[in-house]
Amino acid sequence: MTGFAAYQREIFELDAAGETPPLTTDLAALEEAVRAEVPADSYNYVAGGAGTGSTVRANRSAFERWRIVPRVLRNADRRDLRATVLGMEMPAPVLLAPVGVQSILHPDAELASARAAAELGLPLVLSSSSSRSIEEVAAANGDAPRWMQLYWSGDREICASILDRGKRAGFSTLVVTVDTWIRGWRPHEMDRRYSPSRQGVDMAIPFSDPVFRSRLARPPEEDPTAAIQEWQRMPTGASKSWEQFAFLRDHWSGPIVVKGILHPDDARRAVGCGADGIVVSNHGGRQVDGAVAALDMLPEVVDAVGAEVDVLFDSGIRTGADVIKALALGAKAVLVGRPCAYGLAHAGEAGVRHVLRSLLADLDITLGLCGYRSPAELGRAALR
Ligand SMILES: Cc1cc2nc3c(=O)[nH]c(=O)nc-3n(C[C@H](O)[C@H](O)[C@H](O)COP(=O)(O)O)c2cc1C
Ligand SMILES: O=C(O)C(=O)c1ccccc1
Repeated sequence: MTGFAAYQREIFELDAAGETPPLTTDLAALEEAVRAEVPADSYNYVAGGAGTGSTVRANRSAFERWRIVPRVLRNADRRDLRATVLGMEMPAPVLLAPVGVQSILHPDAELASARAAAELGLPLVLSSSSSRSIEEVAAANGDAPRWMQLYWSGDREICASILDRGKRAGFSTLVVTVDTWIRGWRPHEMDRRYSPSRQGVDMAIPFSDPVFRSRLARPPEEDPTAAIQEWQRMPTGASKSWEQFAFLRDHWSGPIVVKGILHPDDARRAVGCGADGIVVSNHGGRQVDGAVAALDMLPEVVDAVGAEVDVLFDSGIRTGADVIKALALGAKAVLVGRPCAYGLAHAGEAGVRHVLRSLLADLDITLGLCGYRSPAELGRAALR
């Protein structure tokens, strides 16, 4: 047994002591479990998808179509979940996906996520639309591994300044999200007229940036409206193409991962431009309604570039079995978005910790029950 599976026993012991587990252990049911306790606007913002929600549903049904074929009596009692991603060893092949504006869920926001991630040693991917600054999150994360996501907007000087701050604050890896250069058509946000961005909640990073601040007549603390307008006036990824990727390569010395790839040709293009990794993702179904399930494109992308770079996956991961399926189809690691957000909303750092420990314990136990001792042993033969 590895350390992770022990959470199962701990939960029974909590129960025996008359304490209920902090939150359901069924991470696929978390959304319903927290619904009543999260403000309706925040809940809708997190749970929602683009359009009719068809891509959100497709992500989950793609996992349903693949089944694991367990193997037995294979000495899988001692397991090792460690994985090496982009040359870095991680305790398990799981990362916290970049999720912006966490202060709408809990006052501790990204600091709570950073502390929970650090406790487990799992890399946090800080959203560039965070409600806390790069430096504050780094301090909360201590010496744990951390990656930084970039919405590659703004002008070059500000972009370079943000990258430089990330490097100095100990973020090892840059994740460039390419599927959200404008917001998708999201009726559940529009119909409620709910937009944290319009209130500047997602602007902690630019507002604390010296180059951005030098452009303002008055600092954001004195005139937030003007600062918000100035940030939103910046050119967005609408004017970007692969040619401009060289700018990021020039300004970031560590590994670069391109997030939001579905087509194998785009994966090849990213690798041709110098990307060190790919995240196969449809942004959790939040951008293109009717988009293909991310899981359904994973094998093609792995066939296209998996020999050259590490392919990661997100969009719909809820259980240990889901992680196993993504790894068996060739992902080196997975990112988890909404479940961590719900844990945060429920109980801050303790809630995120519960979600991650539950996922890792489920992964550990299920992997063993399927006859595997490590993620590296998984391949397509594990599935039907
Ligand atoms: C509330 C919310 C905010 C998000 N913010 C970002 C972001 O700032 N940057 C980014 O690259 N992805 C963002 N994402 C997408 C996630 O990183 C991830 O791709 C997605 O949530 C994975 O799907 P899942 O929620 O089914 O796990 C966000 C997702 C949610 C739910
Ligand atoms: O909502 C999202 O999916 C997202 O990526 C985002 C972008 C900007 C601010 C907050 C979240």
